[in-house]
Amino acid sequence: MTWLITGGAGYIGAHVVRAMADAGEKTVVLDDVSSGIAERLPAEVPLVRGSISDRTLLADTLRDHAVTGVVHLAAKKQVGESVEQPLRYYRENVHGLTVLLEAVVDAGVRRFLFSSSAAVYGIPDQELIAETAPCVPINPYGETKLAGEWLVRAAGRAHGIETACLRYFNVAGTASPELSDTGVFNIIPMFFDRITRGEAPRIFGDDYPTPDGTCIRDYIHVADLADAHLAVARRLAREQGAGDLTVNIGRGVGVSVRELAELVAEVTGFDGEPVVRPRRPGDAARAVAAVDLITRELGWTARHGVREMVESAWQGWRLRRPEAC
Ligand SMILES: O=c1ccn([C@@H]2O[C@H](COP(=O)(O)OP(=O)(O)O[C@H]3O[C@H](CO)[C@@H](O)[C@H](O)[C@H]3O)[C@@H](O)[C@H]2O)c(=O)[nH]1
Repeated sequence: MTWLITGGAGYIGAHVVRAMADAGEKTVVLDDVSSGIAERLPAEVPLVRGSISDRTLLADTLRDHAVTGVVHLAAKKQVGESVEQPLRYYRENVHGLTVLLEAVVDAGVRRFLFSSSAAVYGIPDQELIAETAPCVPINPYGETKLAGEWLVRAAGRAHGIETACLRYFNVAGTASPELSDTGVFNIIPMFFDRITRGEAPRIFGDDYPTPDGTCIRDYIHVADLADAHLAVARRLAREQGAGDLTVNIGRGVGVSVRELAELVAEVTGFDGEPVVRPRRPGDAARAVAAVDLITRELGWTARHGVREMVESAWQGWRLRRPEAC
């Protein structure tokens, strides 16, 4: 197999590239480096710079590198931005995927792994969200991920492609400091950002129907997530005619915002108290994965806990902003 990893220079993508390359899989990366960083890639992995919407580049890349499988991660991923710029999200995440799938079909590629999101569930009403839960996304980002799943499965059925859709829960941490997330869009980097600027981290709402009143999420270490990609890619490579595999990628363990704030304070040495702010619109009280399916299908389970996520993320943060820490 030779795997094309789109978005492979991004935070999650680079971890997937590293895990697959370390395991001996042949990989090539397609990334427009708009938010990705070329230096995240191992020297032996070729980087093709460009967009998934560039038909000619796609056809050339699939042919020149004799690609036999695709791991598709290139996408826009900020919920708030997707509300402000829905057309851009549909263009990049849905139209871009259509172009990529057409190129995949034309090139005769028969393995396709799609990076989806727990955002497809919207506001879940299950204690542990099974893959069979209703998909009712509440923002354009989640809509584009759900539409993406439909596209991938339909193309798979029609063209005999083995497909998998991985629904990531809350991804955090880093396998090594230089691969860390450079964005400040999720809770852990947002807490670090406040603390290193000498401000108290903010808790968005403490009146939710949860034990401590703050939102509960299922945090998954990016290194575990990358291992899950490797396991799924290998499974796709072995299969013929098995159809689609759609699975949650999480730990099945809920952690509250307040618990996370305490852990972040401990790791960073912050000795103040977080401040409570009003609820953020669109936040579910609880979103925790049921993980029986991936465990049963692949024997995969997460190995890293939330402390390792915070500690590794803090190392990455300090590497990038030594002056602030
Ligand atoms: O400074 C902060 C930042 C966040 N939160 C809370 O922390 C929780 C997690 O927030 P965040 O890290 O922004 O993640 P989610 O809103 O859960 O969304 C993430 O996880 C989803 C999958 O579960 C993905 O679809 C999204 O792309 C990804 O941003 C939420 O309850 C937030 O209200 C705070 O209280 N204070």
